[in-house]
Amino acid sequence: MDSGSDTAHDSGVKRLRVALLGCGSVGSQVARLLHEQAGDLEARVGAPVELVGVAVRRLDAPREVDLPTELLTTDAEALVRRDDVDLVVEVIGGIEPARSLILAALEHGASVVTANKALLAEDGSTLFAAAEKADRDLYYEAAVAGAIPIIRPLRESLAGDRVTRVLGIVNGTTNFILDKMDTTGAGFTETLEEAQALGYAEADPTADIEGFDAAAKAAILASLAFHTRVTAADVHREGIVDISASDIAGARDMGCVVKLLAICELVEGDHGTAVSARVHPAMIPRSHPLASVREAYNAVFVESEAAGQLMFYGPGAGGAPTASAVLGDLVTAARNRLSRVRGVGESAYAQLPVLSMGETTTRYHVQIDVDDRTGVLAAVAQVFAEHEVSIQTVRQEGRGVDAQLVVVSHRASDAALAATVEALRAKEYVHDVSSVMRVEGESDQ
Ligand SMILES: NC(=O)c1ccc[n+]([C@@H]2O[C@H](COP(=O)([O-])OP(=O)(O)OC[C@H]3O[C@@H](n4cnc5c(N)ncnc54)[C@H](O)[C@@H]3O)[C@@H](O)[C@H]2O)c1
Ligand SMILES: N[C@@H](CCO)C(=O)O
Ligand code: NA
Repeated sequence: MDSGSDTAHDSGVKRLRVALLGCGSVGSQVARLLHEQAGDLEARVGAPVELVGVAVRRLDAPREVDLPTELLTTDAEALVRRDDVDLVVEVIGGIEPARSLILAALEHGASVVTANKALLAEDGSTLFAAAEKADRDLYYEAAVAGAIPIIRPLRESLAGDRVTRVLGIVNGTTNFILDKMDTTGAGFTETLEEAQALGYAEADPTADIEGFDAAAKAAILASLAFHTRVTAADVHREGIVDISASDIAGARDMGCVVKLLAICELVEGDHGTAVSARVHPAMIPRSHPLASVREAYNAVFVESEAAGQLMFYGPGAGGAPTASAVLGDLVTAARNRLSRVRGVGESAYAQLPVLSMGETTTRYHVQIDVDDRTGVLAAVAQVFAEHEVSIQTVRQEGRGVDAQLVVVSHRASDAALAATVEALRAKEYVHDVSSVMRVEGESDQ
């Protein structure tokens, strides 16, 4: 291994040396692209970009890419501390050892590119502070919505605008499941099994179907969009495990589709500006641009004061698409090293409070099974009124001895709606509140 003096640590920079941490789905594609596109990368960066080491867990593990054995090491700690490493790509995932490795890389003068949404959403501030102190870049386009450029547009292209809302379909696995449930009428469990058989959902799909993956991405998007600090713990999270075929059918009757949305909003209230960040299933009208996002695709819909509505769409996962985003960051970080500059760091100056879910307002679609007798509709309406939840529409379907009421509310707080549902459940004329779903993406909010 050549460890000559012509690295970016020295004055006469001639090449950029990359250490890759992790060689799984994403890492193997990063290694492949670095090799296959070496000529173009050199032309675009202005110097060769060379892979000088790859940290793996097992030297003899089967890999999607052929790598010279002398590049492989199981000692990631030693690799990030090497003096001849200018850029470190972290695609191991998880909190530790990824965090310690990124911090060590920055301390030793490397710029870092990571795809690690879980780490950024849990402890991004520690990483950004370390990057600031080391005067190095920390880039993470791959962490949200894979190949789709969304981090850079929020951080740079929209830096002069005021973003007010970000609505994202940022988890491919859950979008695939909900889309299949919508098109086939099947239930959640059988659709999850199909997603697993096709390789979309992991053997342990918890992070996807319980909304943890989307919540980490929501934290990152809200922080960037509103120039504040939002962590995964600040994000209200509900997954899709309780979504039934009847919820999907109810949405269809309303001209809507159910999506797992990451919703980040700037909220103007009596006490000033705050942020709402949440992940939950919601109905959106079939006419909304996000409704047309099918299968495992992702999309992020951004609303800002001057630009209006923007939509970013594409593959949100997969080794090669995610590696594309990593390489884009790598090229920028490499150019910055050559020019001896640093890109934009964390922008969290606004320091906005994050609203609790109870304080968040939206519209609701509520299905209530009731006795089919005189006065019940009026009594149900009264319960909504007592909790200051205003009804926009109500539809009744007789079903023999009982009836189903479908109520759509105007915007109300989550706390008021929860209290309404609790009160309804206690009424002797209510058999069941069979579905409660939030409604998003309509102009009458
Ligand atoms: N796969 C995707 O579609 C996708 C999309 C966006 C972001 N990401 C993110 O990219 C990162 C990597 O994801 P992946 O899908 O490639 O995961 P993966 O499990 O396929 O790869 C991770 C690799 O890291 C290796 N590893 C674990 N600990 C290590 C250590 N201490 N030293 C060296 N290697 C170690 C594992 O053996 C594995 O090969 C994660 O942060 C993930 O959230 C993945
Ligand atoms: N499991 C994630 C991968 C991308 O982060 C998804 O399904 O979208
Ligand atoms: Na992205």
